[in-house]
Amino acid sequence: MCGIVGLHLRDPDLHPQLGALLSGMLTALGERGPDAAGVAVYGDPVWTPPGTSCVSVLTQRGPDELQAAIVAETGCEPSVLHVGGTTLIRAAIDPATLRAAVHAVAPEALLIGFGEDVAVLKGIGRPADLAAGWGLAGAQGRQGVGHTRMATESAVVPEGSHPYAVGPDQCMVHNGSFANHATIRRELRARGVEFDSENDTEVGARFVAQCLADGLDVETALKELCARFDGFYTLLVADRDSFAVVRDAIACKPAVIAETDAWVAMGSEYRALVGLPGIEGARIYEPDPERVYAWTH
Ligand SMILES: NC(=O)CC[C@H](N)C(=O)O
Repeated sequence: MCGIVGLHLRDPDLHPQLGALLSGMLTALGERGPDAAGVAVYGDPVWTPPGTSCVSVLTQRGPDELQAAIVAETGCEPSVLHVGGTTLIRAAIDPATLRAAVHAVAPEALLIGFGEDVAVLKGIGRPADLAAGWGLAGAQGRQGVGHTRMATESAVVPEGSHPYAVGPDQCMVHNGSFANHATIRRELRARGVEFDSENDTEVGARFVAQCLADGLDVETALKELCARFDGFYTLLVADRDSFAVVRDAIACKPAVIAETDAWVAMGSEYRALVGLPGIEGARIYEPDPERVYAWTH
């Protein structure tokens, strides 16, 4: 199983409702993924204030210790916020520099996302409990992606939770299992790519991040993924500007897309979408196999 949800808002009037809508979508698919859950929220003014970068981490360290260490490392004063079990470190420096500083001062911390615009929150446990702990229903923003996990390819540990957000402002969630992820992991390792987990989805996310870093657009990157990866997958991939869905050639993992003038939404099952405003007038369809569906702001 595993459940995927995503909501890309076209109508800015809906931005204040993003978290409430995403929370409803995520919890609707709670029993598809009772092991763990995670979200990537783009554009929340509290979690990712404009003019700052944000690094999302799982760490035992307290905010004062992190704050002091990052000031010493960068000379720049960060603001550190605990959101459920995730720590968000925000500072007015570029995302790569902030990410490197966090890694330098807390090398044991698990970095689960970074960018100018995205907060990534993840944990293990029941999705509804995790969403409540994050206060997800109060979040705002332009788009959000969520995942409820039933583990297939790696243990139920925090680093096995989705989304995998391994490139700037990027994230990937996955329902299915990649059959040849060990082979592609070896190829990426030979190119110097490092991994945080044994999870198959992380390999897909790092593959796409490499393609984007090489200059491909998200559509071409996902076509490359379809050409290289064997197995079963429905994937939802987002970055600052885009929101994209793709399924494998057999398309046995469920997926439903709904679109109105106000939003584009995707869920593993229709019941994740049923509470969205205007769903009764939406264009609703199942994505075709190996066709990349992408939307931009
Ligand atoms: N049930 C699933 O779709 C699992 C997704 C992925 N293979 C994981 O283990 O995290």
